[in-house]
Amino acid sequence: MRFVRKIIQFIVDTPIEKDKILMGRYQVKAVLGIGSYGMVYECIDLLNDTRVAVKQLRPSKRKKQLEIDRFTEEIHMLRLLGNHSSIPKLLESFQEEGHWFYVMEFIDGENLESLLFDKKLVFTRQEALLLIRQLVSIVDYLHNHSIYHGDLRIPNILMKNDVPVLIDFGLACRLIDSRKNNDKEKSKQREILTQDDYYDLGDILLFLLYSTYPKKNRKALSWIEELSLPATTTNLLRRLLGIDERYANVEEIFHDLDKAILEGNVHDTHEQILL
Ligand SMILES: Nc1ncnc2c1ncn2[C@@H]1O[C@H](COP(=O)(O)OP(=O)(O)OP(=O)(O)O)[C@@H](O)[C@H]1O
Repeated sequence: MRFVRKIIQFIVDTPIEKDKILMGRYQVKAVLGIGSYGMVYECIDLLNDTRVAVKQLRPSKRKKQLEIDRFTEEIHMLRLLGNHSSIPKLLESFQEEGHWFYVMEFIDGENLESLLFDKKLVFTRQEALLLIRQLVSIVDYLHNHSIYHGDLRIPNILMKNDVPVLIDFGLACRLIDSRKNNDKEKSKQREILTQDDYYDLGDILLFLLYSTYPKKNRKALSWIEELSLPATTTNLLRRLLGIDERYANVEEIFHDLDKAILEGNVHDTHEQILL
């Protein structure tokens, strides 16, 4: 039964054909990605001849209220986040022939996952820490809007001219002030969501740091043994990942990050002299 459902879903979820025009203005040029609940297309906005990205709720989910709610909440969050250079700008949303879409700024960049694994891009420790610093600041912007990304992963970070852009707010969550929850419950929830995003930043940092690690002779060692990092970077990672006392706020992260960036500097120079 599940197999039959999958086949039907596969047929229903065929992407829109190339050159089709949506809303009389967005001409589909390519499929950028097909995720678990959305499909993203590169389109040309015929009104002003610019590239845009159009996300469609998977056709197989378009009648499920829960999925529609999630999709409209994603749109709402992008609208709230508005004008940040590291978040795609929401341009409009619409329904056509019973399908749900939103249009956003097209980010002409490549995601961190393909840069690391296909292009084999290497980040020095300091470059890795500086990139994480940029990401922490974006995440702080989200949290200040009571929005928690919930899915900070290397495929969801597009690099455009060395600047990271955060995409895919499909699993993001917004904490709304409601009378249903009391203050204690709300702050507990806030704490959990914040720590989840901090943990993911630690995980991304590990991916970046491993880019310089030689893959040969890899034994089953922990990242602490494999990477042999300066103490400040290890401390930062241990706290982001919740191995040691978790960070209470973003200022504490910035404090440790800046220390690690400086120590990285001294360490790298020392290594260069030794070479
Ligand atoms: N604004 C954008 N500009 C350019 N490319 C984009 C943009 N948004 C998304 N993409 C591309 O489309 C792909 C799919 O986007 P996204 O992750 O938002 O879709 P999704 O359907 O929610 O995926 P998943 O189900 O995996 O979360 C991305 O990996 C990225 O390559």
